[in-house]
Amino acid sequence: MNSSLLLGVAIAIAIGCASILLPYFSDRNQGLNEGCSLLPHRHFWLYSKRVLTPGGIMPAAVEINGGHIVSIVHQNKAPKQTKGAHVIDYGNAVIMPGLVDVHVHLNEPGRVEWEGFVTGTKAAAAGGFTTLIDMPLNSVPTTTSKEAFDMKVDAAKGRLFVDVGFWGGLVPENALNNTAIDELLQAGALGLKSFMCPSGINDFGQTNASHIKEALRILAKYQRPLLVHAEIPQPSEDEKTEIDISERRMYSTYLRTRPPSWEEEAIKILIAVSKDTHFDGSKDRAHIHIVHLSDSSVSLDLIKEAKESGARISVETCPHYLAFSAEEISDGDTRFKCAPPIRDVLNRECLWKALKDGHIDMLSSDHSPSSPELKLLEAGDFLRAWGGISSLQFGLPVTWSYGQQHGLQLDQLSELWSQRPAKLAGQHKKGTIVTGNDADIVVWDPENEIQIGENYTIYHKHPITPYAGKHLFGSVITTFVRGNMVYENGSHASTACGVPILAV
Ligand SMILES: NC(=O)N[C@H]1NC(=O)NC1=O
Ligand SMILES: [Zn+2]
Ligand SMILES: [Zn+2]
Repeated sequence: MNSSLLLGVAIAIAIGCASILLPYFSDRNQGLNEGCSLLPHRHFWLYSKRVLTPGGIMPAAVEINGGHIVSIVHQNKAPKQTKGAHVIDYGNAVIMPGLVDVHVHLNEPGRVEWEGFVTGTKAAAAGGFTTLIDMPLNSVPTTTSKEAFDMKVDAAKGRLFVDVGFWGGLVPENALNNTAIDELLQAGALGLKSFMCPSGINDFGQTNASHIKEALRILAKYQRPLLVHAEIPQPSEDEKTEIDISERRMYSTYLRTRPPSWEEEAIKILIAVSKDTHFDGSKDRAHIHIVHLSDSSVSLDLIKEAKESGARISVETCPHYLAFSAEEISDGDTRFKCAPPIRDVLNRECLWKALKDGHIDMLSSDHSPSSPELKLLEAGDFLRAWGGISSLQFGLPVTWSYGQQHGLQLDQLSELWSQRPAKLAGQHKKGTIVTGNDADIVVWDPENEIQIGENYTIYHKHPITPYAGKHLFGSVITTFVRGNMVYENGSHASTACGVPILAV
């Protein structure tokens, strides 16, 4: 045989071998960026006895291909491993839609010493969150213009372990400038966020009813929501007197300075302005979303009444208002300082009731950490410490553990953490396990006991949190974002392949 014939035969054999072996490797890595996933497959099945679908919890196999859910098969046994499709049998663990947190402060660019895209999204992945929506403050600059928005999106690229969308900021400087608001929304902001009280950040001023009303008309045009920190300071005796440090250390002092009337007043105004917010004769009104409701008394009654009379209003509350009560907060323990404040135990129980009865639409973390020094832990000064609770990673075990004591079912929990928040953020391919959706999934063990910071690593930038040492139920085993296994049992994927989510 001459050498060219030999070469021909060798090539033919090589092609033959490749075509035999190709089906075996065809689900490996194709279309996946190296490092994005701890699992080297693009086509695979997840099986468990407890898969949470819109039809209920059932034994099922979820088929994932190219980042999407391509089929859900109700069956009592795991599918057989084949050459073409890898199978992971999770036994009795729960397979649920990944959680969507519409209220996080990742603080990048500008305040990465408080948190950041890498640390925040790694914590999210470890906590079963597959999508976060970042607040327009406390980054520098605040996200109140198209330029600042573009800077934030640029800063996020290549640094996200889960998908992240962004709210734009509504402040007095842009509220009456329709062009500026249009530009911010066209740049991809999923909606806007505003404060009706001082925000604690100098370049993020508070808005009044006129600012909000004007912005709502533009938001109605885009059909995107306005999220509002609903507290308006009310006159009080405290303003007139100097409060000394021994009193500033008392939690009761802080609670007195921020009574429920602050929430009530803001909510009354929001309900009033929500009435006439159609854009140029269109039939759709603007949507107002009240963030982090704490007061479960008059404020909640106002929201219920407004909803009953057809107002387009939704409301969230946060794990810290459901897990803690004022009675248990020690003087000086500023880890618990947040705004609005954590109120008494009766208030907490009414929040649980409202949540179960469907009057509160969703949960969010309001993860708002700062650098440790700003919490003034040594002085324990409640009036001067940074207000914000660090909690992103713990949302699932906290709300599940306390939720169980209040009769909350798994499907309700998932609606509150995934389905409804995804809808608020306009993410129709996320939040439920249905064919065609993004394969954003958390696999977790609701019965496993954990202790925050002990047998449970905290991935936030700083470990300071009022949950430190808490015994809870529920540990995340695996988190998938668009089919990428981004977290498994204490390990993260090596490359950050989450993407910025922009409104289109
Ligand atoms: N600026 C900021 O993050 N503030 C948040 N912290 C808090 O406790 N409530 C808030 O609105
Ligand atoms: Zn707020
Ligand atoms: Zn917040």
